[in-house]
Amino acid sequence: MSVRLSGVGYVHPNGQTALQAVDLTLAPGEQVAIIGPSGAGKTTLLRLLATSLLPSSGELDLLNQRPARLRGGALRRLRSRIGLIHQSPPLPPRQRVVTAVLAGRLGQWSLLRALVSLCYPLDIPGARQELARLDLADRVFERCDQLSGGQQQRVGIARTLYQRPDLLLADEPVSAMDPVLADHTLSLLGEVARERQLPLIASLHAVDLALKHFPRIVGLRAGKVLFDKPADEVSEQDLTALYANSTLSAGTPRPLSGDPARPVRCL
Ligand SMILES: Nc1ncnc2c1ncn2[C@@H]1O[C@H](COP(=O)(O)OP(=O)(O)OP(=O)(O)O)[C@@H](O)[C@H]1O
Repeated sequence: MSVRLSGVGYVHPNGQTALQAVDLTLAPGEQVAIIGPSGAGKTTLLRLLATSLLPSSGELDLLNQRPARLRGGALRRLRSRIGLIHQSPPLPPRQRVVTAVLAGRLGQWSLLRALVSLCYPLDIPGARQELARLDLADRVFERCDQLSGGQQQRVGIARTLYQRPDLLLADEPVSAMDPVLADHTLSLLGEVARERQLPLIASLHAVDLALKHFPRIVGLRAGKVLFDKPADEVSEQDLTALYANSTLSAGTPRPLSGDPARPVRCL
């Protein structure tokens, strides 16, 4: 299995419980969307999968390794095989787009090669190829702070694809994009994951995009898995239960209209 969480819990240092007894298994090439209300634990789950956090309880196996047992170089090698697409990619403002994309492989290069690449981009064609897939081939030498939020998000995606990870994670990867670009970008991520047989796990607030682009949907609420099922079996009842909000006075709008028990289909 590429990813296996068994009874995983996480408590933040301030005592806030973010995840409780989460079980999740992904085979190579499997694509899963994580959906759920604000504060459900989606980002915390992705940070555990990216090994920037370690579980407070339970067991987490990634790419046949257990991060909690790794230290130093072994942990760095595992991290270099995991690609995380951030909602707001950490791009140094004055850095050129080409350098930002090539930084995707810094963890795999020798220190000397990494330092040289920061000053003199060593693989401009490689960076241009990933940017072209995201319709940004003409921005290779622009500064990151001269791009829009959606363009910066696509540079972050190009960087993660250039990294050539064995596990692809994405935290709200299209939140700053217009609907057409968001649709195109999620199609691209799905294609890349299929071509390279990568497991892909993405958190999304846009339920319609999740249902359209991902064959499997995990609904997370208050740190627990409420459902884990094929996209074409997710019903409006599932979504209403997932997003129910007792504190909003206007009541909870149903995310999509129609028969509550009927599976929700996206065209
Ligand atoms: N650094 C932190 N320190 C303490 N508590 C945190 C921290 N980050 C998140 N939390 C808490 O953990 C819980 C899960 O947060 P998380 O960010 O994982 O949710 P989310 O589903 O990604 O939310 P959103 O959709 O709003 O981004 C929340 O209760 C949140 O307040």
